Amino acid sequence: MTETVLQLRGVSRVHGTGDAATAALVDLDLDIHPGELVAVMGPSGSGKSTLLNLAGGLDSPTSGEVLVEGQNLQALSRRRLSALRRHSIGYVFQDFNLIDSLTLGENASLPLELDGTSVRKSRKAALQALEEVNIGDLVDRFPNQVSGGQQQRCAIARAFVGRRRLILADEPTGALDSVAGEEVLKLLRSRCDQGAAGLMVTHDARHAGWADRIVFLRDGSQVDSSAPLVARA
Ligand SMILES: Nc1ncnc2c1ncn2[C@@H]1O[C@H](COP(=O)(O)OP(=O)(O)OP(=O)(O)O)[C@@H](O)[C@H]1O
Repeated sequence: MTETVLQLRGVSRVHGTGDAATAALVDLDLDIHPGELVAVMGPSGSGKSTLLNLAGGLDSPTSGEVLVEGQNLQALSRRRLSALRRHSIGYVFQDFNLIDSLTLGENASLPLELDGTSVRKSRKAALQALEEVNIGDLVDRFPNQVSGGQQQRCAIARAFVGRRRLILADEPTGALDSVAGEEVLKLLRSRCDQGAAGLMVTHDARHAGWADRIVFLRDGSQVDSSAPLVARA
């Protein structure tokens, strides 16, 4: 059987203590397999960002377990957790988070260079990733020299570079017009079709239509799960 890329088992997260304690996530179970793109929807404060942060090892559960490629994140040392995050997990944010003083090629190669891969090999992999998102010709441009849609494609190339199997996306189309947004969703879909697992927060039901499943959260609990309601474009 193919390994589950992301598993949450009975995961709860309480932020704060005493009177200020907020249950952001309550006893959540979730499995994402290779090839699957899962959308997370829910009202503001329902726990979507908390879920992404836990899945990416940026935050720890108060109880329960988070496993990425079979490894329990809570059981890893800080150093091994950082290494697993760099090797296995790619992040895409609403506001791109590119470094303005680096070219698109340098931005996309950064995760590999930080991980000790030679500059030459990292740049080659970055160019491949930029080509995968159809902006290979912009490798030497700086972020302020390209459009918002092209910046987000570079951020996606940075998330894909190397062999990351878990792609986490927080409103990846939020800052884009609908055409550029659709392109971003196509790229995420295509990476998952090639065997990655994706978890994407979105407020837009049409965008969730690109997912295999939608998880609906309310007050930190999963209230429903469904196949997409809207056909893909
Ligand atoms: N660091 C924190 N300290 C205290 N409370 C927090 C913290 N982070 C989140 N919360 C609370 O946890 C709950 C879930 O927040 P979360 O950001 O995960 O929701 P969300 O669904 O992503 O919301 P939004 O759509 O507004 O981004 C909210 O009640 C929020 O106020």
